Amino acid sequence: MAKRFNDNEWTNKMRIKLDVNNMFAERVGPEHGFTREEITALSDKVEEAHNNIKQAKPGFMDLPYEQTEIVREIKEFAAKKQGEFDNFVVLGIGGSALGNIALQTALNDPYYNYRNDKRGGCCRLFVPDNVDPVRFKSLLETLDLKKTVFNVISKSGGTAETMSQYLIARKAVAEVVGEDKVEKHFIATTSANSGYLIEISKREDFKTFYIPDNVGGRFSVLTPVGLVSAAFCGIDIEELLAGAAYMDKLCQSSDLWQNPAYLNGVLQYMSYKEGKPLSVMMPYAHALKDMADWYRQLWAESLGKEVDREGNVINVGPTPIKALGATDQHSQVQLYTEGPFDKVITFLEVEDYGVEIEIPAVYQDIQGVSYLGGHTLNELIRTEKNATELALSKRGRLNSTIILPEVNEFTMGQLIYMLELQTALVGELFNINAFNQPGVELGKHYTYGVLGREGYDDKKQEYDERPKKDKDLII
Ligand SMILES: O=P(O)(O)OC[C@H]1O[C@](O)(CO)[C@@H](O)[C@@H]1O
Repeated sequence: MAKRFNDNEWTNKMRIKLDVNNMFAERVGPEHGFTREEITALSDKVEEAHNNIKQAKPGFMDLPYEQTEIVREIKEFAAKKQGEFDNFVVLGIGGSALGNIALQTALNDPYYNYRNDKRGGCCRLFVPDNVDPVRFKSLLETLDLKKTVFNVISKSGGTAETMSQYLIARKAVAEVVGEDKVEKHFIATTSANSGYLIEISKREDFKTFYIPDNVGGRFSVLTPVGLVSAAFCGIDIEELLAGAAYMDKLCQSSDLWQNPAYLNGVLQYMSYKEGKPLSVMMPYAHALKDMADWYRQLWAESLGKEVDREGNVINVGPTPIKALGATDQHSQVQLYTEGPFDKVITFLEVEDYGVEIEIPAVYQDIQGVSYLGGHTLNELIRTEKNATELALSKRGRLNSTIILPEVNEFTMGQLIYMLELQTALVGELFNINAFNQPGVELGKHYTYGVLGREGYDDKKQEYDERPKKDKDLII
């Protein structure tokens, strides 16, 4: 059967779009918005950034094209396991978890039965993404471990949270299925060349998938990190990658006016430079709620940096904030509309939700309620988004919208790729390394020191000698 992404008409219909009208001075006022000329003035910088990106070619840019073999392997593996398992658990954290969750919420949420019926995946997905003891214990006690497969995901192969989850899960599984069958219940997804997880997976004879060395955790959702769980849950991983490839095609130009990832990136960069360090992502679709969470890591770890490429201390980085429409209209929008002019908002909008619900027309004599009758929830959420956008713009608040024709694998692939490329571009504009995360290390090292990992004794000492808590300051 021909894949939908091979159908040009469908593909064009499913193109995601970027609306930047409300970033312009004429909409939000000259003190806050930008003119075309001001934006165009960054063209040379963007051209240079574009050339740098092309030259460095970060690993995520190859993913839409270079995974034919791996996709085949994942699909075959998932098909072979069909019927064997009911539950698929991802053991991982950060970039090894958030993409799985985002895809799941978007494409496979248990709420969306009407949609899942059409997908044929065998498993429900669970991603604890933490080491909270209550949640993890509940998970292991709730699931039928005989019908559960775990994907242990760690690029570095040694993250304390992930390895602890694995050690606990392995013990629990062994107790239920017996030592000799443990191997069937675990998959490892890690770097082929380094870390302890690869060593363990060889020793245990686990099925193993690899994360390319040049793809960092937060850019890895379109590697086996996200693809294996997706395939087990019935998500069409080829269409995800086709969506990413399509967006790559849309982002070939170095002209920022022709390239959605660059245009959005430039506007985010300019907003930051103009005193708006807070960057809110606000989807108006529950399905995209966890995309904002995934994006938060992508944006924060990539762009929050102490030094530029020359080693100058610049302490740069926009702070990403997640919100959800319409829910957060009743929690955050007061602040966004009247608080400090320190934010730029990216809305995610969905044109076709796939279902429509009419609001019943009752209580005709109570006008304050009866006006809703005959409208749909779809109209309501769309109107709320437009109204919030208008209210923000009227108050001089910068905002743009990424429009998804519908939430499906193809549009999700586009969105993921666009945001990744946008991140790479903004990293270039800040002249920083967007692909490392040195700032996360110190806290980890104290933990290692305290828990007795070899080589971190000095960190234990530093931890033990930390300033004592002043009791007067605990009230
Ligand atoms: O996949 P790993 O190596 O276990 O890392 C998990 C996460 O930890 C970090 O290294 C630091 O938080 C993230 O960049 C990464 O996504």
